Amino acid sequence: MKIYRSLAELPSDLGPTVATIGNFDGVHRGHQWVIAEVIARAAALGATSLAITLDPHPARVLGKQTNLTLITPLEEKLALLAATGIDAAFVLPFDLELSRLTARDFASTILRDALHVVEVHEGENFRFGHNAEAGIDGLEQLGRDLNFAVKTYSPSVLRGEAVSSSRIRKLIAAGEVHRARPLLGRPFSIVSTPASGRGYGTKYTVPTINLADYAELLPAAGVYITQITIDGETFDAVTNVGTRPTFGHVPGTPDFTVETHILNFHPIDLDEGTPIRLAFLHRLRPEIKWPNPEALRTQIGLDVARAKRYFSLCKSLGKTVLPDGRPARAAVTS
Ligand SMILES: Cc1cc2nc3c(=O)[nH]c(=O)nc-3n(C[C@H](O)[C@H](O)[C@H](O)COP(=O)(O)O)c2cc1C
Ligand SMILES: Nc1ncnc2c1ncn2[C@@H]1O[C@H](COP(=O)(O)OP(=O)(O)O)[C@@H](O)[C@H]1O
Repeated sequence: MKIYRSLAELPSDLGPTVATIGNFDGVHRGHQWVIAEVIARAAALGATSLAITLDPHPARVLGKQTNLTLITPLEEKLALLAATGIDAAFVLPFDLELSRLTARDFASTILRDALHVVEVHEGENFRFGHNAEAGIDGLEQLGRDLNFAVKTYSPSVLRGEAVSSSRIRKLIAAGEVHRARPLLGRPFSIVSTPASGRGYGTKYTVPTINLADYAELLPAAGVYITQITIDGETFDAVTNVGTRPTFGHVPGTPDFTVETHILNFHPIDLDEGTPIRLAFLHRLRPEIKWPNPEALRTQIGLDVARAKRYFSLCKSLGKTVLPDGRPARAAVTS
C-alpha cells in the first residue's frame, strides 16, 4: 500500500481513484466491508483504491472530545489498512485551516483536483465541510457538479450489535474485550515497548513484563487473558491493567501500569525499543486490593489456571487467531 502524508507527496501521475474518507479508528468490520467494495470497484474501473484518513483525529483538533483515546493510533491503522489490500492511503493533515474549508471547496480542491476521485464510498452518517455542514445529500449534489459517483452504506450490524468505532471504544473501555473482538474482526491489541518495573514481581508475586506508558485506548483496570508477541513469537499470558493497590504508591515509580506474566516463558532479549504487541482476549476479574502479597500470589495462581483452561479450550476448538487477526492453530500452547 502506498502512503501519502500530504498533498505535496501525491504523485503527479495519480490516475483516477475510488475513495472512501474517514477516521477509520479501529479499521473495524464496517470499515473493512466498505474498503472491500472500494477495492472491487477500483479494480472494475481500472482505478486506484484509496482510503483518505484525517490525522490528527478532528475531534482532537476541534477540541470536541478532549478525552478521546484511539483504538488504533495512526501507524497501527495504516498497517491494518494495508492488510485490507487497498492500493493507497492518503493521510490528510487535519488542522483548523482545513476544518474551515467548505464542503464544496473540500470536494473540488481535494477530492477532484488532488485525488481525481471518480467514486466516493461512505457510510450514511458521513458529514464533512466546515462545521460538518454537508451530509450524503450534499456529497451527491457535489458529485453531480464535479463528476464523481457516490455510493452509501447503511451502518453494519453484527449479531445485533452496531459496528461503530464509538461502540467498540465503549466496550473496550468497559473491559468487554471479547465483545469488541467480533466487531473488530480480530482481538483488540496495543503496540508498545518494555519499561522497568519495581522488582516486586519475582520477589512477591510472579515476574512480569511491564509496558511503557501508553497514551491511547486501554481496557478498564483489571486482569485479562492475553497474548503477547515479541520479535515474531506469540506467548500465552495474563495481564494486569491498573495501579496494583495491594502495594500502594511507591515513590519514583508510575502508579498505573500494564504488566504481563507469560505462561510459557523462556528468556527473551528485550531492550527499551523492542516493539511488543499485546492482544486482549478475555477479562478475568477486576483489580483488587489484597490484604497481603501472599493472597495476591494465590489469586494470580487461580488466574493462571483459568487462562490455561481458556487456551486449551481454544486449542481444542482450533479457534485461536494471532493478534493481527490471522488464524494460527499453532500459536496456542498451554
Ligand atoms: C495476573 C495478574 C493479576 C494481578 N492482580 C492484581 C490485583 O488484583 N491487585 C493488585 O494490587 N495487583 C495485582 N497485580 C499486580 C502485582 O501487584 C504486580 O505484578 C506486582 O506488584 C509486581 O510489580 P512490578 O512488576 O512493578 O515489580 C496482578 C498482576 C498479574 C500479573
Ligand atoms: N513468566 C514470566 N513472564 C514475564 N516475565 C518473566 C517471566 N519469567 C521471567 N521473566 C523475566 O522477569 C522479568 C521481570 O521480573 P519482575 O520481578 O517482575 O521485575 P520488574 O519489576 O523489573 O518487571 C522480565 O523482564 C522477564 O525477563
